[in-house]
Amino acid sequence: MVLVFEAAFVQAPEHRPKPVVSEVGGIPVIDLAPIHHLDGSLESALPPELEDLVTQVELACREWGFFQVINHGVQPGVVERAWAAARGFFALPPEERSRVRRDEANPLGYYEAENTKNVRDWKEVFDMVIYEPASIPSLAADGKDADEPIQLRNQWPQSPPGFREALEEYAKATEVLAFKLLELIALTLNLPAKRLNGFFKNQTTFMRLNHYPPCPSPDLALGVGRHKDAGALTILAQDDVGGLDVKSQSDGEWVRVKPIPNSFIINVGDVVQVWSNDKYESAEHRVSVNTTKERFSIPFFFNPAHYVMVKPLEELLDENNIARYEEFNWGEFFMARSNSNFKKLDGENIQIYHFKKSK
Ligand SMILES: O=C(O)CCC(=O)C(=O)O
Ligand SMILES: [Fe+2]
Repeated sequence: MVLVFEAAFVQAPEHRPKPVVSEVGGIPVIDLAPIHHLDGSLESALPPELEDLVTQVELACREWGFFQVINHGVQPGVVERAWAAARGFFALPPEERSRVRRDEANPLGYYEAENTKNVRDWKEVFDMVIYEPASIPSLAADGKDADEPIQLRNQWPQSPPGFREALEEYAKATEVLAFKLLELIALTLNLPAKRLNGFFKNQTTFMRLNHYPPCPSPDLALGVGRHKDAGALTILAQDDVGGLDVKSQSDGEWVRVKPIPNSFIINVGDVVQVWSNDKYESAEHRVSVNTTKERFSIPFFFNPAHYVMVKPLEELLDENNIARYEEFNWGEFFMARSNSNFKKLDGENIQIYHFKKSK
């Protein structure tokens, strides 16, 4: 057993999960079929079914920051092969997984000791970038000054067979969906469909395999502690066990996201929150675990290039909607977040509200 329960996993009393979390009236389910009538390009005059889709996405982003999608165009076989790769990898003997373990120099590969907000998560992960090498700023020892970017490469295990191929195939198919969702989001902001695409040239997108083993104390620990995703969009596949809880923006209650076969869960991250100048909020979420069933999930974190300066989009601003954030560099923000997950820090880790302008 790789994870052994100890004090480091125990959440503060106010953050521990309650035994039952509501699934009713949960996040919206959106049928993406209209997108595929359009040869991949979403341009000015929208057919009515697409108008309707844009309205649904806008509402979901405003009310939840989260939604599920069906008819998303990623073939079931591609997703199946990714699940098989994930199951096969986490079934390897611990010594084999450790051969591709992440360290200070390379944040990619296997890791079983991640913290979220300085409390350990009950999970193991495997991280990979979808474009290699990924160029990311390096942090100086004090965690502040970025100098020349470093070039990150994936660490591939020797087994299970076909692991790399399955994940690369999944990444490719999911990236197509990511761009479609990005174009939809642009349309919901009354912008040209491709307005945001340029930020994703030299993207720092990465994909993660999450494995949550059964946990002896699911009342005290979490698979992932409460957090917001830092990037633009997340596309998440979850298996049929369930455990993802989203904080409702209307009443602050935690709501469990019901597993739906052949669907993905989409959420807007901090970058979209800033671009939209708070029209959309990056919702807090967490993962609850249980005593009997292991759970797997695969998030795809769609992230801009490291050099992108993130700030509210000019076209959305006027005297009634003034910029609420100072601009910040995506790569530095991302690395600061990622480092705080790798190692327990003394202080609070960086969040977008640190860039909020004072009123
Ligand atoms: O496993 C899940 O359902 C969500 C994981 C998550 O929120 C994350 O890895 O950022
Ligand atoms: Fe997340």
